This record gives sequence, C-alpha cells and structure tokens, in this order.
Amino acid sequence: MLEIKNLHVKLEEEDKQILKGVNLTVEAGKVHAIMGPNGSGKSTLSYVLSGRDGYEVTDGEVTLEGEDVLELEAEERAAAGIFLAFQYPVEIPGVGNMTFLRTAVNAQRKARGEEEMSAADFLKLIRAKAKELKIDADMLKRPVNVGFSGGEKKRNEILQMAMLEPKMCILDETDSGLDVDAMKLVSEGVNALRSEDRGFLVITHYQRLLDHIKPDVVHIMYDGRIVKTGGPDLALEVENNGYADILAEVV
Ligand SMILES: Nc1ncnc2c1ncn2[C@@H]1O[C@H](COP(=O)(O)OP(=O)(O)OP(=O)(O)O)[C@@H](O)[C@H]1O
Repeated sequence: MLEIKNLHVKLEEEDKQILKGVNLTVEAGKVHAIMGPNGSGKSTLSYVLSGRDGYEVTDGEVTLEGEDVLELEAEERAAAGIFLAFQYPVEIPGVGNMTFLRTAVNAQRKARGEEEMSAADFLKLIRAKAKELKIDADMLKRPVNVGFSGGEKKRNEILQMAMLEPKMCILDETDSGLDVDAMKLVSEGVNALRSEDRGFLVITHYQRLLDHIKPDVVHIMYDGRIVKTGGPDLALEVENNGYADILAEVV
C-alpha cells in the first residue's frame, strides 16, 4: 500500500537533514507502529507524507498503491487517501466543525469523481460516528477545535478520520493528552476502521496505546532512520527497558 524507499528530507529554511534514508512498507490491512526517542524524525515523516510545506525531499521515493505521492499537492494526497491525525491539532476559528467536515468529505468525493454526500446522509453519518466517539452535538457546531480540550481535539481527529475513510491512516501521537477512557474510545474508533484495504502508521511513545490498537509490526526510529523492526514485543521491550539497549545494538 504505502512504500517508502530511502527517503531523505531536509528542512527548506535551514540546511538540516532530518530524515536520512527511511525505508518502510505498510501493507494493506496492517498496522505499523513507529516508536523512537524525541527528535528522531517521526513527526517529520508524517508531515512529509501528508505534504506539509517546509521540507525538501533530497532523495528517495514514496508511493501509495504504486502512485508517486511526492509529486502530489497536500490536497491531492488527501484525495488519494492519505490522512494524518496531528500530534497538535490546529484550531480553525470561524469554521464550524460540521461544515469543515462536510466540505472535506465532499471535496474528496469530487476529486475522486464520486457524487457528493447529501446533507441528510452526512448528518446521519456524522451523528452516528460522533456518538461512538462520545463527541457531543455541541462540539460539532463549534469552530474546529476552538476551545476543545486536548483530549477532545484528539477525538475530533479520529472523527475526521472516520468520516473521510482514508486508505492510509497516519496517527501522530494521538494518545498524548488522552485520559484512559478516551484512549479506549479512540482505540475503538481506530480498530473499527481496520480493514483489509486500509493501512495504519501509528506513531506513539507508549506501549499502552498498542495494548488497544494491536500493531502487526513495530519500528524504532532513531536519527532519521528506522533502525530496528520487530513484532509487538519490541514495544514491550521499549516500555520495560527504554531505548538504550536497542540503540546500543544497532547504532
Ligand atoms: N521547523 C524546524 N526547524 C528546526 N528544527 C526542526 C524543525 N522541524 C523539525 N526539526 C528538528 O528535526 C528533528 C526531528 O523532529 P521531529 O518532530 O520529527 O521528531 P519526533 O521524533 O517526532 O520527536 P517527538 O517524539 O519529540 O515528537 C528534531 O531535532 C527537531 O528539532
């Protein structure tokens, strides 16, 4: 599904190389987790995949179902099925949450040559999905993320993901700021979206999220590269022993 080969990325504004040869393949139907010490490049990878400005790809390639992702603008990547749930969701004053989502859903449908969703169908769907995530009706009417608590913002990201039904879901530290109940809700929301034709890349610092969203593969990122790949046990090893032993083995 998503294939990243030898990806090298530097900041546009300064001569700083952040990703130094990332190789990663996420197969359809699989959940890959990325862990790694602070500053190793995890968020940068997620931003580059989603098409955020400010980064220059100096080498390597990224394809989604064989299509060159790096050639596409951010909105084209979204229409192609790449979704990023932000580590720090942005507030959009003046834009109602529901209006934002309906516009996003229909823009993607249009870009794919599909019919727009009717207002009635949209309302029915968003109410059902919001209920599952315990997002109340009031939050759907408020401006996007404005005045939302940290946990509410994260749940709202998952609502967006549930409404857009992307092919490739990237979650950047979605667990940070969530209380234990919210973590369960969010994980259930993610698990409900797991399917044979959808891939997940879950960036997290904590094993506890992976207790709920069981990964198929766990990667450790360090200094702009994936330095170790394993099964779910690798996350447990990190939780129990930190990164020192793993990094001493591989760096
Ligand atoms: N715009 C920027 N200007 C300067 N340095 C940057 C910028 N963006 C990223 N970096 C640097 O790139 C490195 C990787 O950052 P990134 O946020 O990708 O790490 P991370 O693995 O997601 O960290 P964390 O676990 O703390 O969220 C860090 O050293 C960071 O300071």
